[in-house]
Amino acid sequence: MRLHAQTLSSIGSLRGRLTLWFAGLAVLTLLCSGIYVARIAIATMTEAEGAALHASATTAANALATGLREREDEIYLLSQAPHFTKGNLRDIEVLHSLERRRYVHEEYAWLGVTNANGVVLHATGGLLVGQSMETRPWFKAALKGPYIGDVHDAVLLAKLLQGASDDPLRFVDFASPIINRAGQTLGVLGAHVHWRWVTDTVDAAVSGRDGLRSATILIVGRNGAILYPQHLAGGTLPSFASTVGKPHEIVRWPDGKDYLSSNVAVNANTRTDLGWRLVVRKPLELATQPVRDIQLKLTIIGLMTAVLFSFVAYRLATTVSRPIEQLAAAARQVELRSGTPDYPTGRPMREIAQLIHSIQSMTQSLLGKEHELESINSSLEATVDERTQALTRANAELERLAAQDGLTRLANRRKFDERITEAFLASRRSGRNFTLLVLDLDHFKNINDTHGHPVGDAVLRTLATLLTASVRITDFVARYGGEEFAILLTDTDGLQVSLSVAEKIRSSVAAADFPVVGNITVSIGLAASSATDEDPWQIVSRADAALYHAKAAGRNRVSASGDARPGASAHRESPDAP
Ligand SMILES: Nc1nc2c(ncn2[C@@H]2O[C@H](COP(=O)(O)OP(=O)(O)OP(=O)(O)O)[C@@H](O)[C@H]2O)c(=O)[nH]1
Repeated sequence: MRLHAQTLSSIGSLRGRLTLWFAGLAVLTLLCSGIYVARIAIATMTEAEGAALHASATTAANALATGLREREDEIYLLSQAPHFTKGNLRDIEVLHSLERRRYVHEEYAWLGVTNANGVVLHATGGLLVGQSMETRPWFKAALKGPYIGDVHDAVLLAKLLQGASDDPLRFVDFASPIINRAGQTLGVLGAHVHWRWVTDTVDAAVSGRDGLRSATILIVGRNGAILYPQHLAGGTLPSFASTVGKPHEIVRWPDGKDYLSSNVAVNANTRTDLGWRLVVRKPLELATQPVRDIQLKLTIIGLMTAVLFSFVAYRLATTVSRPIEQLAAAARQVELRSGTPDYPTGRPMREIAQLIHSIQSMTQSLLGKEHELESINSSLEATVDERTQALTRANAELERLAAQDGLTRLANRRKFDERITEAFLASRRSGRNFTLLVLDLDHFKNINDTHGHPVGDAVLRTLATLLTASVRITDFVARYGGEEFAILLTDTDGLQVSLSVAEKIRSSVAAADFPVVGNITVSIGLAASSATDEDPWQIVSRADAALYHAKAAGRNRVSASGDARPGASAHRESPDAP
């Protein structure tokens, strides 16, 4: 799997691609040129082989034509010899003449002379003497003139001449009329020539020819029937595309194989045209065998060259790709910010050197811009931090101001509302009560009127300080509005304790010496939380009512709401009230 991945990755690399391209191109070029050369070689070879076959066929055809013409002339001249034409065909000289011919030319199987009625008068070996040839084609044809009969199996002589060979005895007939000076036909001179003479003539004409190794020479009759060789005899010549002007061609024979074949007519110019043809054929695969041998060698050489090309291509690709790979690694180093990038050294190609130079410049410019950006970023972060802190401070101040009374620095009414709500909810959860004191300056209007508002303000500030100092740190003091203050006493166990605290406050105020105005007094309304309260405002309402009661009772006193229920009016004043 890992190997597979490595192979894929190396194919995907520039080096791999270049190697593949070079090697592929080499293989393709060699393949194309190999195929082209092979085609030309096959065509040339076929042409040369075909020409050799044609030359052999022509030579054989010419030799056969010459032989046939000589035999025809020989028989004709003999039939015109004086001892034949003088009138006495029974003359013993006639027989001697026949015997001499046969002795000199072994191809003659039989020579004989008939009278005008076809009865054999003389014959070599005395064969068939006295028998009638009246119905034999050669006799009938020769009455009209010199004649050559096509090859045929021996009929009358078959038994008389059959030798050791099993091959059927076959003859070609030659015959010529014997005509005296008066133009009278005296008889016929006939000769049976062994078919073997014909085939030997053909074979002898082409024997020893280099181009004919593995080739077969055939004699074909007028009707296309194969006459020779014996193992093909009886078969039919396949159709040639053209028998004229085309010395050779590739023909599919009845055995299903392709043969390079040459088909030549035997132009004997004899009085009887036998219409024979000579065909020489050679299996195509044997004809082109040398080319295929060369093709195999070319393929092996091509493959070896392709391997060599691939190696050279790999080396070339490595030379080209190495600086690019190093450059890619350097770019990766820049990307990952892993130290100083290692740029390719040495003497790379001009274009690659330019690329390296450009990437170096780009990297420097990029890193410079990045540093610039980083410093801008960090100063921006510092500014944002600073602003955030200022904002936080401003928010805190705003928060404080929103919850603080500007004059006395005590919690304001809004803050008071929050705290009494919290105290109310906590009391509900814990079941522990808290107490609310509502405190109002007595006759404050007079102070303002007599000493002016600034003095009134100073009184309010002093009172605030006094109130804060008079309660526990866990208690809560707020300016409720105007000259009215509210105090929340947490975890109060009973009304009595709360009343004592309120009384202590009241007496502290009454005993204090305020600047300019001297003594002042306050009235205090007190209400304790109750489990029956539905909201904190019910407690405020009871404390207000108690304050009203304290004012009404003469001021400078503490009045407590004894009943939390709405509509209840029972109030208790503190026992220390003046
Ligand atoms: N200087 C000053 N005066 C304030 C401030 N807030 C309210 N006052 C004054 O407090 C006075 C309250 O007057 P009143 O409501 O008549 O009450 P009082 O004069 O204290 O009379 P009783 O409460 O009935 O004893 C008014 O004159 C307001 O102007 C403040 O912040 N500063």
